[in-house]
Parts: sequence; C-alpha cells; structure tokens
Amino acid sequence: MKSWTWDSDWPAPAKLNLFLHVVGRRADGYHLLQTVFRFIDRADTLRFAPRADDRIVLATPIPGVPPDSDLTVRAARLLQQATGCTQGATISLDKRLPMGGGLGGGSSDAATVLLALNHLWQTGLSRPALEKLGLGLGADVPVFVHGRNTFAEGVGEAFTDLELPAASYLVLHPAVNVPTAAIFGAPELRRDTPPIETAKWRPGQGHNDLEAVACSKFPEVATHLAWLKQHAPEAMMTGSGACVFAGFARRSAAEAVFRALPAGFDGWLADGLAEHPLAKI
Ligand SMILES: C[C@@](CO)(OP(=O)(O)O)[C@H](O)COP(=O)(O)OP(=O)(O)OC[C@H]1O[C@@H](n2ccc(N)nc2=O)[C@H](O)[C@@H]1O
Ligand SMILES: Nc1ncnc2c1ncn2[C@@H]1O[C@H](COP(=O)(O)OP(=O)(O)O)[C@@H](O)[C@H]1O
Repeated sequence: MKSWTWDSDWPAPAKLNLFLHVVGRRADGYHLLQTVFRFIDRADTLRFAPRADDRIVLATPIPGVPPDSDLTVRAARLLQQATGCTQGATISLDKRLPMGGGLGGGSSDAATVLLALNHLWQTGLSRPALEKLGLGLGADVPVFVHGRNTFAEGVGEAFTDLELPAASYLVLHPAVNVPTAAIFGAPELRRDTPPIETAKWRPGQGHNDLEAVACSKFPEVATHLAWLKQHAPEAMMTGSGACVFAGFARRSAAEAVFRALPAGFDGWLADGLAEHPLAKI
C-alpha cells in the first residue's frame, strides 16, 4: 500500500452527481437531497510542508479567493482547533478543477487537507470524526473524506456505499461559475421529488432537479447540455452546474463524441474511480 508523507503529491479528485433529487427542505433552509457521488480521475493536487511555527500559509492563493476564506486554509485551521494541535503547515494547491463547476473542487481540496494533515500531524481523528468536521465547511466535504462512491441522503452526509461499474465520462465545462446558493435559492426550484428506495437505484436512473434552474439562469449550460444530449440522451448536469457530463461503458465511445466537440466548447474525458485515492489512508 502507498505510504503518504510530507513529500507526497496529495490528490483531490472531482466528483460527478450521477443524479440529484431535491426531496425536501430543512427548517434552516438547507435542502434534503438524494444523490449518487462518483469520483473521477481528474483532480487538483496539494502539497504540504511542515513549519517551525503554528501558522497555516497558502503558498498559492487563488485569484479572487482571499486566503483566509480559502477552503484549504479553513480546513487546516478547523483541524488545529478541533484537536488542539500546535503544528503549522504551508499548503500549495495546483488548481485544475474549475470553480463553480459542480465538480466539488473546493470541497475536495478541503477534504484532502483534513485527511492529509490528520495523517501528517498525527492528530488521530477517525474518518467519521473528520466527516463531521468537514460538514462544518460545506455539504459536499464529508463525501470526499468518506472516500467511497456512495448514495447520499440528508444534505449529502448520510451514506450508503455503492460498487459502480467501470465507466468513462465526457465532461463539458461551460465557461461560467455557477453559485450554488443562487440555484438552491431559486423560487422555481422543484423541491418535491418523491424519495426513491436506495437499494433500488441503478446507474442511468434519476435526473438532476437543479438542472432546469441552472439552464435558465446560465444559457451556456443549456447550450452545452443540448449538444451533449444529441450524442448521449442521458447526459446530465453535475451538482448545481456548470459542468454537464455523459457516461459511457467504453472509453472509445466517449472519445468518439469528444472528437465531435464543436469549436468553442471546452471539455475533457475522465474515467470513473472505484474509490477516492485516499480511501485507505
Ligand atoms: C449541489 C451540490 C451537490 O453535490 O454540489 P456542488 O454543485 O456545489 O458541487 C452540493 O449539495 C452543494 O454542496 P456545497 O457546495 O458544499 O454547498 P455549501 O457550501 O454547503 O452550501 C452553499 C449554499 O447552497 C445551499 N444549499 C447547499 C446544500 C444543500 N443541501 N442545500 C442548500 O440549500 C445553501 O444556500 C448554502 O448556503
Ligand atoms: N480551494 C478552493 N477551491 C475552489 N473554490 C474555493 C476554494 N476555497 C474557496 N472556494 C470558493 O468556493 C466556491 C465553490 O467552488 P467549488 O467547490 O470548486 O465549486 P462547486 O461547489 O460548484 O463544485 C468558489 O467559487 C470559491 O469562491
């Protein structure tokens, strides 16, 4: 098994929501979901360096995101607070996943920080304890800590793990940053999809309730989805967008559609992972 050290490149993979139903709303306004999370082999990469002081320093700030609100820095400080740890770290982030893309990039970065520093600082929190801690940073963080492809309920923190068949995905990235809160806050969002029975879900079933809202607010999402649906009718948006995707049992089939991508459309191919690369740390 791989050994993870201060010198390692720490992966923070993207997720796809293979479907996403909004089945209700909590008293605090958060939405109750049913969704399946699948990890894919497209990822941000993080590196960590020990420090002589207790500071958390982000060596590679993202333009437009103040370091103090960056999810990587917030995750590291939260772990310090939760454990009383007095060690610091310098974090470097190689950002590859688009922000506001529905791929969970920021959440995945935060989860990788929790898993990596808990290991490197030897703070000893269990995976369920880290999942709980992560929920305080965002609804999408626990699944990346959890590390298994999974059927999620609640706000996305109650898991029933799944074995998913191998699949390749063509992911299209419309050039817009979709703010998750604006999609969930839209009055026209359907919030009453009847819950499905977890054990009965099969790949290809379900839809994304956030898709209609994102398509009407961001026409680029609608255009990309319409094009992809011509080639793969089951194409869908992931999360609150902006990215849309289609799954294929054979990589060659995904490649054939990718080759037909019109000029001006950004997209890439990815393979589904059997689990998160840090699932066994
Ligand atoms: C929609 C999903 C599906 O996986 O993914 P993304 O599109 O963000 O990748 C997630 O539920 C997003 O999770 P995450 O991006 O962590 O959301 P958070 O930061 O917790 O919440 C941002 C805002 O979205 C709204 N929100 C989020 C999750 C949820 N179940 N109900 C909500 O109403 C709330 O208004 C919240 O203030
Ligand atoms: N390390 C980070 N990477 C990406 N986004 C971050 C990060 N830290 C904070 N954010 C904020 O979180 C927002 C959502 O980003 P992200 O998780 O990548 O998208 P999504 O929720 O659509 O999957 C960004 O627009 C940004 O303002």
